[in-house]
Amino acid sequence: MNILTVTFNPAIDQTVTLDRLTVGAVHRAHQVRQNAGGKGVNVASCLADWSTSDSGTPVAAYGLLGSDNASSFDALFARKGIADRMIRIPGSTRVNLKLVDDAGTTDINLDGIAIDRGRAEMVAATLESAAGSGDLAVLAGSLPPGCPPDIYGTLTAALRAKGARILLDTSGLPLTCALESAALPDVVKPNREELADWLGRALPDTAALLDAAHELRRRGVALVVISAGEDGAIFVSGEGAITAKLTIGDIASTVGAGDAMVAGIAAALAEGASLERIARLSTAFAVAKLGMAGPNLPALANVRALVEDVAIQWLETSETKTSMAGEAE
Ligand SMILES: Nc1ncnc2c1ncn2[C@@H]1O[C@H](COP(=O)(O)OP(=O)(O)O)[C@@H](O)[C@H]1O
Ligand SMILES: O=P(O)(O)OC[C@H]1O[C@](O)(COP(=O)(O)O)[C@@H](O)[C@@H]1O
Repeated sequence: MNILTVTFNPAIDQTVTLDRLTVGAVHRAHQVRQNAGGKGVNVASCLADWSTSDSGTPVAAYGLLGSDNASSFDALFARKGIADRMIRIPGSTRVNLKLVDDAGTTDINLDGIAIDRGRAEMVAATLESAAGSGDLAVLAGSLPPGCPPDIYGTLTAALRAKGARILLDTSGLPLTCALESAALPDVVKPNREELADWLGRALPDTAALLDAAHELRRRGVALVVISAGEDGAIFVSGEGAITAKLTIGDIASTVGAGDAMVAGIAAALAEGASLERIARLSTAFAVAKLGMAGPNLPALANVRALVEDVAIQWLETSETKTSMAGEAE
C-alpha cells in the first residue's frame, strides 16, 4: 500500500519568535525561521521520518505548488525521500505567519494562489491514475480561492472507486461540503474548534466531544478523531471510544501538531492497528512533533518510547455499547 497526501493549498510557514505579542506595538523578534508546510506536506514529512522504521509505508505528496518559490519544498521532498507529485502552477505559494510568544502561537494564514476548476481537476486526475486498492489518501487543509469547495467529496468518491481509503482533515466550508457529500471519508480529524464551527455549538468537555463523534459515526464515518490541543484527543470507532493524552515539558512549536497526529493515524492504519494503537501512535507523533521546530519527528526510539507513555482512557467498548442498547430495549 501507499499513502498519498493531497495539499491543494500548501504554505511556507514563517515562524517569528518574540517575547510578548501586543496588538499595535513595535516588536523586536528573537528569531525567524521558514519551512515548507501546509497540511498534507506536513503529514508527508512526518510519515517520511517514520518510514525509516520497520513499519514505514511509502509516501507521495500530491497537490499544487507555486513555481516561483518551490525550492524549500523541492529540498524537503528530496531530503526525506517523499515522492513529489505536486503540480507546479504560476505564482508564489502563500507565506503563513506564525507569531510565537510566551503565551502561545498566533497564526496568520493567507488565501493562497487563486486557481480555476481545471487546475483542481488536474490534481484529481493525477491522483485517480495513481491510487490503487488498499492505498490511503490523506486530504488535508484549506482550499485556495477558486477551487470547488466540494472537491474533497468528489475526490473521496473517485478514490474510493479505486479501492483507496480516505482520511480527511479540513475546516470551514470544505469540511461542511465533505460531511454533506454522498461519499463520506473513512476517517476525519477535525480539532475541537473546527468541529464546533460545523456543529454550531461549543464542545467544552469529553461528553460533548463524544456526542459530536457519535453524530459523525451515525452519518457513516468509520473512525472519528477530535483533537483538543493540550487536552489530548478522542478516538471513536466501531471498537469503542478512547481519550488519549500525554503531557510534555518543552514545546518548540505547536504548528503542525494536528498534522503530525494525522500522520500517526495514517501510519497506524497502514499497520492495520487497533483503536488503542491508533490513539497511542498518533498522540505520540503529535507530542513528539511539539518538541521539534518544523514538521519533523525526532529519533524513532523517542517516538516509540512516547507510545508507551500515552495515557489512555476507555470511555466505551463495543461490548458496553451493545449491552447498553440491549438494556434500552
Ligand atoms: N500543549 C499541548 N500539550 C500536549 N499535547 C498537545 C499540546 N498541543 C497539542 N497537543 C497534541 O497534539 C494533538 C493535535 O493538536 P491540536 O492543537 O488539537 O491540533 P490542530 O493543530 O489540528 O489544531 C492534540 O490532540 C494533542 O495530542
Ligand atoms: O490549510 P490551512 O487550513 O490554511 O492551514 C495551513 C496551515 O496549517 C499548518 O499545516 C499547520 O496545521 P496544524 O497546526 O493544524 O497541524 C501549517 O503548516 C499551515 O500554515
